[in-house]
Parts: sequence; C-alpha cells; structure tokens
Amino acid sequence: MYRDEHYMRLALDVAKAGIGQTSPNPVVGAVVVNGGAVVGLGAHLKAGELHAEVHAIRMAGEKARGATVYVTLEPCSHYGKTPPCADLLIQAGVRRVVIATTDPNPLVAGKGIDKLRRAGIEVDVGLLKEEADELNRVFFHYIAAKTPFVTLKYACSLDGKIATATGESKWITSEAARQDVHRLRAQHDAILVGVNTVLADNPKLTVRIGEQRKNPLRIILDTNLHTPLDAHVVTDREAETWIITGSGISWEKAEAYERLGVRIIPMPAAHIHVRDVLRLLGEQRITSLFVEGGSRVHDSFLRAGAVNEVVAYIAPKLIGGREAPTPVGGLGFSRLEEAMELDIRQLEMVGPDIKVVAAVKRR
Ligand SMILES: Nc1c(/N=C/[C@H](O)[C@H](O)[C@H](O)COP(=O)(O)O)[nH]c(=O)[nH]c1=O
Ligand SMILES: Nc1c(N[C@@H]2O[C@H](COP(=O)(O)O)[C@@H](O)[C@H]2O)[nH]c(=O)[nH]c1=O
Ligand SMILES: [Zn+2]
Repeated sequence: MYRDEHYMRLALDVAKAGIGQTSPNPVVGAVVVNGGAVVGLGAHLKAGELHAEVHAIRMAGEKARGATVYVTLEPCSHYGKTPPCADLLIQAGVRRVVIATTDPNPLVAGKGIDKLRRAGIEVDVGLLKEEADELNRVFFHYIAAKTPFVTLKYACSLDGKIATATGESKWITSEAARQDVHRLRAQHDAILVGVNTVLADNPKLTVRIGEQRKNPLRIILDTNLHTPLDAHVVTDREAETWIITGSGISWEKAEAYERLGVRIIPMPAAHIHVRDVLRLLGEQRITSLFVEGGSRVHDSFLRAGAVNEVVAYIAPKLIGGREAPTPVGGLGFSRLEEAMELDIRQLEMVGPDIKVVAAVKRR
C-alpha cells in the first residue's frame, strides 16, 4: 500500500515507546506488513523482556508467513535473556526484512543479517539509518566506548546567569521547564552534581513527576568529602547515592556516610579526573549520565571532552551582575578555536522558557 519508508517511520515511532525504559538495551520497533496491510507491530519496552520482533510476529500470527518486516535495529542472533529474533523470523516464514541500522553489539553485528540471508530471506539494510542511529545514540555510544553517554543540563537567564550575584537561584525557569527536567532525569541511569551544588541547593536529585518510578543513581563529585551529613542526598534514602572523592579522605569520615547507606568511592588520585569517573561508571554498567552542574563540574566535563549532548533551559529574564555565575565556570577554553562546537538538534518552547538540545560535534 505504501513505500518502505512509510513503514520504517512507523517502526521508528513504535520504538520510541521504550525510550528511557530499556537501559542497558537499545530501543527497537518492528512492523509486520502483509498484502498492503499492517498485521503486527511491537516495541522493546524493558531489558530482559521480549524483543520488538517477538511482539510484532506474535501479533501477526499466521499473517507473518510471506510478510515483510520493518525493524529499526538488526534482529539479534544470540541467546541473551530471550531467544534470537533472526531464528524467530525464519520460523515465522517471513519473505523480506528491511533493517534501518546494524547492531554494533559484537554479539550481533551482522550475524543476524547473515542468518536471515542464509535462510533465503530478502534483506535490505540502511533505510532511515540516520534516524535509527540518532534514536539509539546512548546505546551505540555505550557499546563503543563502554562509558556512559553524558548529557549536560543547565538552566539560565537570557543573559546566561544560573544564579544572582548573591547566590539566589530559585527559580530561574518555570515549573513546566522543571517538569521537563524531571522527565529527562527519569530517562537516565544516573544523575551527577558537584559538591558546590549540594552545598548551594541541597538538591534531592530525584524524579518527582507522575507515578513514582525507580530514581536514578545519584553521584556527587566531592574531592574532600565536604557533603553535609544532613544533606537530602545523604539522608532521604529516596535513591542510591555514591560520593566520589579524591584519594586523601579519612577512613573514619567515610565510615560516617557508609553507615547512612551512602557509598564512598575514593579515586586513586588526589584530584578527581573525569575520564576515570566515566570509566568507573561504565564498568558499573551506567549507560547514561545526566550532569546537572554546577558550573565547575560542567567546565571539567567539557574540557575533558566527556560531554555528548547539552540541554539548556533559557528563561526570559535578565539577571546581570559581573559576579553572577554562568553555566560553565572554571578555566573554560582560552582560545575560541578550542571552544566546544555543537549541532543544535532541537529548539522549542517549554512554557515561557526556551529549550535547546545540542549534540557535541565529534572532533
Ligand atoms: N535553579 C534552577 C535549577 N537548579 C538546579 C539545581 O542545580 C539543582 O539541580 C536543583 O536545585 C535540583 O533540585 P531538586 O533535585 O529538584 O531537589 N534548575 C532548573 O531547571 N531551573 C532553575 O531555575
Ligand atoms: N532490544 C532488542 C535487541 N537488542 C539487542 O540484544 C541485546 C540484548 O539482548 P537480551 O539480553 O536478550 O535482551 C542488546 O544488547 C542488543 O544488542 N535486539 C533485537 O533484535 N530486538 C530488540 O528489541
Ligand atoms: Zn532480538
């Protein structure tokens, strides 16, 4: 009835149902078409649960025989928590499989396609590849780098201030923008802030919208363990909290936090190096990290080349003040040619505020 692109766009839309739910797995959508009619569709909704193709083929039932299947990621060919999708497609007797992008997971990478072709199924690869890769940028980054995909978030006034010169910051952006931030937090495995933000804002760093979900892990960068013992992130037990410190902290002091259920992780060096933090988080299977400030942490992540995406909420306010802090403090880049280059991916209004989503250009 329609061209291939129409059905692949449908599969990409169906895949989006799993966004923020499938970590450490990718989001995947599948659509089964037979005789010009959509006879089945499915999305992967949670790691360890059924894959998109399984849902779609089950819905199609007997109509899968001789059908064309549109899937946003190469069907898996390994026994993970679920049987291989490639085998299922072969058993179901589909005639053709259209794949948007291959799966970089070494367990799969091309094997699914080979298996399908060896079984005599017509396979086309690459339709809407860009959209499919963008949809799984977090998963693809983590598979390649084994470190979390890092999104840096800040809120500021139109003149780029994150607080007044006297330290006032509640609130710069609207309730709508803050709700949007909570939705973004919910999509991440972990949220990270520096100790100065804990001292200034005493943030909870939890997701407080709609029905309660599992809160992301909270990570505090705190070289000398200055986080107050009565801070929300230490006492509220609403989410797991790790405090990453330098090597020079006292064991007794760390004990006081551990007794409250907070995990203290001293890094090998006196200072905290961002690359070491990311490697450690990657080893702990953290695939996505939401960095919410403050300005010194943002600076250290940017200068370490550790940021993949930036989300900025800009309020229609002017705060001014030479001393008023800005989103990226610290040393910054001294030469314009070193300045971080971005691709603006989204520009929208959230309530009265401007929301900008930008991808960091790979150097
Ligand atoms: N000051 C503003 C923000 N301030 C963000 C702070 O750095 C800190 O993340 C918040 O205080 C988080 O608090 P909690 O986790 O919700 O308890 N963030 C925003 O989006 N808009 C603002 O106006
Ligand atoms: N979610 C998904 C795929 N995910 C692929 O399978 C791996 C997870 O396998 P498992 O542990 O069995 O869930 C994941 O790392 C990725 O390579 N593949 C697909 O054919 N369809 C799906 O819907
Ligand atoms: Zn699969």
